[in-house]
Amino acid sequence: MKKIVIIGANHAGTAAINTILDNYKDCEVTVFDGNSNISFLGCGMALWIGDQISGSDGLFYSSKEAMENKGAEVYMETPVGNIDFDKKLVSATTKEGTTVTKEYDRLILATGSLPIKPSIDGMDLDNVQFVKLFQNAQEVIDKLKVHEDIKHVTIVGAGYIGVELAEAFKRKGKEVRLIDVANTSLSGYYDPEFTDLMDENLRSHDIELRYGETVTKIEGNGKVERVVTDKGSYETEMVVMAIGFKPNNLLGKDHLKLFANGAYEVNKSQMTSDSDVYAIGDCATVYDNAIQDVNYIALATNAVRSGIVAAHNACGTPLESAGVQGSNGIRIWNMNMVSTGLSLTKALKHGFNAAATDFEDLQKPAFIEEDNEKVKIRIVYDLDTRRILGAQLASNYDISMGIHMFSLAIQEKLTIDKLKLLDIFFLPHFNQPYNYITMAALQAK
Ligand SMILES: Cc1cc2nc3c(=O)[nH]c(=O)nc-3n(C[C@H](O)[C@H](O)[C@H](O)COP(=O)(O)OP(=O)(O)OC[C@H]3O[C@@H](n4cnc5c(N)ncnc54)[C@H](O)[C@@H]3O)c2cc1C
Ligand SMILES: NC(=O)c1ccc[n+]([C@@H]2O[C@H](COP(=O)([O-])OP(=O)(O)OC[C@H]3O[C@@H](n4cnc5c(N)ncnc54)[C@H](O)[C@@H]3O)[C@@H](O)[C@H]2O)c1
Repeated sequence: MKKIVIIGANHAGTAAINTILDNYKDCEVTVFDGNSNISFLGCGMALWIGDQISGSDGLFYSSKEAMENKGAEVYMETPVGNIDFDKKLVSATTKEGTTVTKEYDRLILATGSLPIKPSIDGMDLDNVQFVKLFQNAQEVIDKLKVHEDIKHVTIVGAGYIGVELAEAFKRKGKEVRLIDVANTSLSGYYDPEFTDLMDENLRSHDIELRYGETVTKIEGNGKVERVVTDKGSYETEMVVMAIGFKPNNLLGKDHLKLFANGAYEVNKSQMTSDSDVYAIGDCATVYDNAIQDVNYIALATNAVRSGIVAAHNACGTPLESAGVQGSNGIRIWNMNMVSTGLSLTKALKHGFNAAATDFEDLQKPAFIEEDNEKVKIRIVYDLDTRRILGAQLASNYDISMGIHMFSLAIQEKLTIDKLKLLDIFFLPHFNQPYNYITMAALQAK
């Protein structure tokens, strides 16, 4: 029996565990997780806080029991404290204080990421919240229920989590302020032509936007009373920190090769610099097809795919990841935005001789008078190689499926010219004969 130990049983770990248990009967699987729950979908946190779903039950898709039923030995609330990589031993302490030591043939690290905590004064005040775990969301919801005096919430970080939570707190009837060091929301994913639309959307729902400001301290008397930035001081009763994640590399940082931000560097088989150790999900790097190099992109989708790849390799079936494009999407009130690959801003920063081609039109012919919304598209490409580097779409219409084609285009190194005469079907219920993808591609220089 091959002994496989998996540390971390959230999205990446769960995908690896299920892949092994479903496909390889000759493996002995031991799982450790420091938390009390498995597979919490953080993407549902804003929906839960904003009362758009009835509760948190549907936000889990696996459990200790489900894994045990398939044959795994699962230790919950049992953080691994040490790995002896030479002797191939993992040691963890259970909630009751017992030490469990397990030997492995192959180890899969799925320890995820931790929220970035700025070192500023006031972080330990009451009502300074982080939003990563199920327990974090539960705490926010409980506080809003119990403390009716929390009328104003300040969110630091206008990335994906911050923007989604701004809507959620507004739906809860709170006054909301969003602070970011960047000059727009979602600056890591979209160009200003798109983020301007989102910011207009946020402003029109009375979200106070404070961009280009850095929080220097949080003040209060036991609990939060105000946030102070390099440009002003603002009264508030709750501060939510959402300024990104850092890879959780505590267990392997002194043994394994690390990427610039500390993530475990892996090859396309998810193998680390130690050939018996794999790393998956938010604690590991990805191969980014847009820049054609190793990168760090923390997404649940990457976590799941990397878990499947590592599981097969750890069990002896060679399988390589196709790489990723960082495809992502967001819906705030009725506005949908999706992107993949590089924005023009990012492409230029990466040194590409990049250009963008834009088009805006109705989704369907103008004679369709109902359920027909404007769509804005940008395709980013390399003027030297003609390779498609990224795409962005925005609309009140659900254009989410459109981005997958661009994801594949980037993965397969397609040129912008190949898109120009692509066979795209037409039916007035869906789109236009001169549809915006064709039109944007035809206009490329
Ligand atoms: C609010 C929010 C919304 C999000 N929305 C989306 C979305 O819409 N789409 C999307 O693609 N992504 C989204 N993400 C990102 C996504 O949740 C992460 O990319 C994903 O959780 C990564 O999964 P993971 O299993 O690699 O790591 P994690 O989810 O971080 O899990 C790591 C696990 O390892 C365990 N662990 C860590 N150290 C130890 C140890 N020493 N011993 C034992 N166990 C340990 C932890 O307890 C945890 O269970 C969101 C994240 C948040 C917080
Ligand atoms: N819809 C989705 O796909 C979705 C939803 C939520 C989260 N996620 C993923 O989860 C991860 C974490 O999300 P996130 O929103 O925390 O990260 P993020 O990278 O999306 O956003 C972080 C934001 O914080 C800002 N920032 C950084 N340091 C700051 C500081 N000191 N003060 C003020 N602002 C600061 C950045 O400019 C950025 O806008 C990301 O990888 C994200 O893609 C995805």
